[in-house]
Amino acid sequence: MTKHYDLIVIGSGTAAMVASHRMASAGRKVAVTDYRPFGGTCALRGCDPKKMLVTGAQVIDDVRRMTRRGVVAEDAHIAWPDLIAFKRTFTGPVPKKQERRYADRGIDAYHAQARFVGPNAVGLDGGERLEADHILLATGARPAPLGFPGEELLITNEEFLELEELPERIVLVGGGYIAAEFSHIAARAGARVTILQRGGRLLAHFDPDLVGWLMEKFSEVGIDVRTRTTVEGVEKTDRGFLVRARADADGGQPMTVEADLVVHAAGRIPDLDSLDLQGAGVERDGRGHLRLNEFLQSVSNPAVYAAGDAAQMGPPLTPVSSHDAKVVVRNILDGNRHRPDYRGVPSVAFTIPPIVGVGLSEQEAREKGLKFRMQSQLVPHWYTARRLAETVYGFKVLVDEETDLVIGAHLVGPHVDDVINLFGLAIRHGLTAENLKTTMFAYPTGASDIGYML
Ligand SMILES: Cc1cc2nc3c(=O)[nH]c(=O)nc-3n(C[C@H](O)[C@H](O)[C@H](O)COP(=O)(O)OP(=O)(O)OC[C@H]3O[C@@H](n4cnc5c(N)ncnc54)[C@H](O)[C@@H]3O)c2cc1C
Ligand SMILES: NC(=O)c1ccc[n+]([C@@H]2O[C@H](COP(=O)([O-])OP(=O)(O)OC[C@H]3O[C@@H](n4cnc5c(N)ncnc54)[C@H](O)[C@@H]3O)[C@@H](O)[C@H]2O)c1
Repeated sequence: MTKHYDLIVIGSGTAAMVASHRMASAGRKVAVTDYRPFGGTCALRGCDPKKMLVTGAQVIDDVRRMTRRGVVAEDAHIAWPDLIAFKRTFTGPVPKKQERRYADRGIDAYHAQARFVGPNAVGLDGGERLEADHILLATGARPAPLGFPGEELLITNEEFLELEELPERIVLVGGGYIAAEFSHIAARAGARVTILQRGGRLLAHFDPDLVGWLMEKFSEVGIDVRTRTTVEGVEKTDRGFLVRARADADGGQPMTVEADLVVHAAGRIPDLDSLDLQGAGVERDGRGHLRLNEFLQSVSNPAVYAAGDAAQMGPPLTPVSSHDAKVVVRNILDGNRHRPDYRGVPSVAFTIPPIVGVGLSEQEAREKGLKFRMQSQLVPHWYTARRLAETVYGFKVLVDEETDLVIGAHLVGPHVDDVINLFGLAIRHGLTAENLKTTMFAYPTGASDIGYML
């Protein structure tokens, strides 16, 4: 028997949860399905568990900086299994809690993989068939295929965050968010970490000058960073793994690194291949991304919308998944009238200390031909850094010359993962540099430095 819904949501991550609850609150009949435990990437395999591990790594860093400055904690170290157990105190209960919340709201929740069996219909791998007026693709992203021999030997973020023991030698393939964050955790937990990054620098999404300043922290904890180095294969050996790469910096010389564990940190792509989109008339572009209109709706099947990492209309970050889901629900309920607004989405890489950015980069502002003033400085001598004995603290802030609007902010150092939200607020809601300068921020906090950055 086919069940009929107003909305079927495929996935149970942030986008799915927000959309399904909002639709149910509007009195609509909703089904949600996921073949993995309910909760999605952020809560179970990404942001939240990762940051719980960062908590442990941060303590080790605090101890290191404060040793001989009044703190004696000679044997401070990470007991990895206990840190993972701590992480599970959060992640463990998530699926059941979500299941209960779906039941409380009258949302039918299925544990199954979905694929299209018609323009408005999905089949579940248990054999059930569901139909709906609308179907939301909230399937998230998956690690990009790497196309080199031995790629199946790599573990992903999901397995890294579940490791019962942390091996001694770890290679991270790629040099973006995941490599930066996992390397800072693993190095402080005692592993010897190598990052093999194809690009010319780490953290391509962040300001190059600030990334340059942050590199001091990578070397301080012994992370071996090799840029312009492309991994071309991984082999199993009797002592672990042999990672084969080509180092452009050395004229394309082949090189090898031995490891006990090799981790995929080389990008993620929308998770769409198993959905049989073609049969439902849902078109994709040459990159394999969904072809969506400005309302997050499929251009070729009006019953289908997408949100979050599956849509990749905005940056693949949790707040964007939530925002997209709200936009989609409003479009379904009111008719297509709402467009996503990605102004002022802050982004953080949770290294220690963190690096952040929001709004335009210096390069983007120049390419747009904007007239702007820019303040940029490395300021470890400022009080915020000194009281923490932190040697990396810096900023780059861009302000439009004519309007005095803040157009971009990039920070590295302690507390910047919170401070960046104030710059996000300014950018999203059109606050001027003068507005920020004349705000009274509690002192001494990270935010109380903002006035000096403008
Ligand atoms: C290691 C890591 C750390 C991250 N840290 C941060 C961070 O600190 N801050 C931040 O903002 N963002 C972070 N992100 C990104 C963030 O996690 C994602 O942007 C966000 O979780 C995407 O949410 P979503 O709802 O779009 O998809 P997801 O949460 O990925 O949910 C998609 C779900 O769909 C399911 N699914 C897929 N196909 C099917 C199918 N055919 N049938 C049924 N179910 C299906 C999947 O099993 C999955 O559970 C991180 C990502 C990773 C990988
Ligand atoms: N704090 C956060 O917000 C956070 C944290 C983790 C992940 N994420 C999300 O997850 C996504 C995926 O993260 P990621 O770190 O995997 O990707 P990324 O896009 O940040 O970086 C991937 C890097 O891997 C490199 N690469 C690709 N193939 C390679 C190869 N064969 N050899 C060497 N280098 C190679 C690329 O040059 C690129 O710089 C991010 O785009 C981000 O949106 C966010």
